[in-house]
Amino acid sequence: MAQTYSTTQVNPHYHRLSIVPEDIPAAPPVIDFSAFHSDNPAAKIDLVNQVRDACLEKGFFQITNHGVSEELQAAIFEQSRDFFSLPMEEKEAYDKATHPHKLGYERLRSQNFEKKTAGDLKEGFFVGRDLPADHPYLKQGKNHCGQNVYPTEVRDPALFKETVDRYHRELTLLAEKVLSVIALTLKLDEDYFEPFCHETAAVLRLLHYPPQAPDASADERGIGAHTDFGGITILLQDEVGGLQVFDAPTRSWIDVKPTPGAFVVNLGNLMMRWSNDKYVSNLHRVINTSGRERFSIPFFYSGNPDFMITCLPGCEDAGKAPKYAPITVENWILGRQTNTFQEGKGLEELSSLAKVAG
Ligand SMILES: O=C(O)CCC(=O)C(=O)O
Ligand SMILES: [Fe+2]
Repeated sequence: MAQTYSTTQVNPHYHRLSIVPEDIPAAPPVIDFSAFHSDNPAAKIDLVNQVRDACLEKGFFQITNHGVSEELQAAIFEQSRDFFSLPMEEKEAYDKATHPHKLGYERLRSQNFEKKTAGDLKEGFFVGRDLPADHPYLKQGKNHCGQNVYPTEVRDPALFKETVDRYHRELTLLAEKVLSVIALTLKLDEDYFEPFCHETAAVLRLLHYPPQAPDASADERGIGAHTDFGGITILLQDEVGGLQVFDAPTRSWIDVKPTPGAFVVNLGNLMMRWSNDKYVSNLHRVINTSGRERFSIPFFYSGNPDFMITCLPGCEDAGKAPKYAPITVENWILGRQTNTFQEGKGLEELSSLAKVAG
């Protein structure tokens, strides 16, 4: 696994054009996505340029005017609150550890990225695309591909199911649009990622972060520092705050401030590898010192599990072969999951992982 550049340097592919002084870390930009749907070519070029800069610099940006309604955003938060307010034993009856495709409830403190505490102070609920029992992905044991579990103890079980399934469908469409823009940032055709977007295995994760205790250790984390291992993540966060992204040049953490109606988009390790390390999959974490509970909903999109990831055209370094051998989405994610869940890594090691997609 070759490290290509030190974590204290900026991505060599990125040349900062803005007037922000080098030593003041910039927050991920908030980008108006409406140009995607407009027929104003100049506005679309501007959108593509902003997304390219964000992918090169931190691999994080927020989007507004993306076409997903605030009604749906509010509706899914309401269902999430409803589920997490159930008694613990009712939630634990849906434990994903006992589900054949790892869908359902993720226990409080069951993940532990930094391995300094009893575990990350959050609980979750995984929902995939609800597949029919005879879908080949079930037999093939594809990650997160199966029949969902839907809690029957929530106030309106039919509404819970309708809302999470609708949200999953709409976020799948949004992920495809974001990928169209990413294709344009790389000077590829807008529909370049279409084969990758066929028969996908995306999963959403309702997350609930209880407030951390006022006397909690300084190592308490809602979610410890990590990179996402898939293609792209599209995250909805409530107004509480606590999400932070790593700024490699200053080695500091920057708040990803809640922006009403916005989604946070970040690139995962798969996208970094696919782009030959041109685009960044960055470290991020959540610390909830607000004294309030926090809710968020990441949607992890990694395309078709059988799709072969080979260096994207134009991402090769001049005169050099691509850094990484071709690999299927499925094999890449299985390998990364093993890495991420088995080992506790210090920040040094984690931040080098953020820069190395191998
Ligand atoms: O809750 C958040 O804001 C971030 C969640 C996250 O990073 C993840 O689930 O991978
Ligand atoms: Fe993440």
